Amino acid sequence: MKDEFSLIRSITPKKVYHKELIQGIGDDSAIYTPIQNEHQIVCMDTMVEGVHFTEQTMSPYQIGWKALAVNLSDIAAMGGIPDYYLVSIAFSSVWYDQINEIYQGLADLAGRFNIDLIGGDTVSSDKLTITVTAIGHTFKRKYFLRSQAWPGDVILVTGTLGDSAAGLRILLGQIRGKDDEMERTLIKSHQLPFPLIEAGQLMAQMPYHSSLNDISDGLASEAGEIAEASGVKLIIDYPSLPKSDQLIQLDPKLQKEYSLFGGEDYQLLITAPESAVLEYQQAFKKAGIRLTRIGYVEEGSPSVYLIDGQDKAILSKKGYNHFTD
Ligand SMILES: Nc1ncnc2c1ncn2[C@@H]1O[C@H](COP(=O)(O)OP(=O)(O)OP(=O)(O)O)[C@@H](O)[C@H]1O
Ligand SMILES: Cc1ncc(C[n+]2csc(CCOP(=O)(O)O)c2C)c(N)n1
Ligand SMILES: [Mg+2]
Ligand SMILES: [Mg+2]
Ligand SMILES: [Mg+2]
Repeated sequence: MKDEFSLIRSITPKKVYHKELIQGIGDDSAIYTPIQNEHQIVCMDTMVEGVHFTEQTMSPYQIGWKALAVNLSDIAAMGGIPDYYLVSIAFSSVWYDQINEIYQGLADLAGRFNIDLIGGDTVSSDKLTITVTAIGHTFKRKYFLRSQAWPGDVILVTGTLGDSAAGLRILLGQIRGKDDEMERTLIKSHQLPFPLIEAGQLMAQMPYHSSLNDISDGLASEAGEIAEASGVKLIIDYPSLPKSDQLIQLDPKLQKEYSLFGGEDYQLLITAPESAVLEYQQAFKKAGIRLTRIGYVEEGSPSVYLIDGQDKAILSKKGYNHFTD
């Protein structure tokens, strides 16, 4: 029988990672003892059926995984370590039997970082909507803000750009890859992004200022956020953007569209002083995380410029926007 309370029992984790957790799921609120001398980090992101996924683009397991991944990516973008998460889920009864798979996706990613599901909410609704709140911490003053980019800094980015957008277009039947293997790789980056907690942690262990943003709405948009928050001009060199072996097999126009404006890459956009670059590069290389230099920061009114060969032009803050897309 479909029932709210038995569903909550079925999704309650059997394992607890944090000894500081006094009560997780099962009371009016969760309660835990925060660790002293640390900053707490809290963020929340929502995924909605028809907007962030459809039955065609994501399985229930992947919906769960990605709903947590995008939040852990925001913790990574502060240089933080995730500890706990809460899940609010709204769905109609057609989804009832798939909710456990969604929670399996959540639990599998949570298990990679030893984070506890400590609460949430369950309601009925027409469209499946899943909201995750993630809670984490950083050590004293070891965090990174969008507002910490300074003239003379270098711009770096992790991983490769544009793969998720390409994967989405393949899933929607709008483009085709050269072969199945290529399609599978791009599709996987769309469905199962892996949050770069480790990258943020590596940076937090070093003594340099940096600004950080995770790329949810596209490189152009996230670079614009850093420019605005820091009051600086960002210059990005298009030919140096890191692209996967799969993406470069697509039409160059699509490569450009996806890598600059596509979004959902959940890579980290970093600015750092020149003196930090070598150490960052060495640490990231050791961790197997690709890190590419893509530009620099200049004094000037908040803006982003794109250099592409002989051309240099303002890069509009185009990207994913819920009320214009
Ligand atoms: N409805 C809201 N009420 C209060 N604060 C909000 C609301 N929506 C967003 N914010 C806040 O606005 C800021 C920017 O949010 P935004 O969602 O753009 O960032 P993000 O989560 O990094 O990006 P994305 O959602 O694309 O992954 C954050 O501080 C966020 O907490
Ligand atoms: C079916 C389908 N159509 C379009 C998209 C593209 N999309 C949706 S939200 C978003 C930005 C990140 O979301 P948010 O800003 O809410 O964190 C992007 C690029 C998709 N994922 N699925
Ligand atoms: Mg958000
Ligand atoms: Mg973010
Ligand atoms: Mg967004």
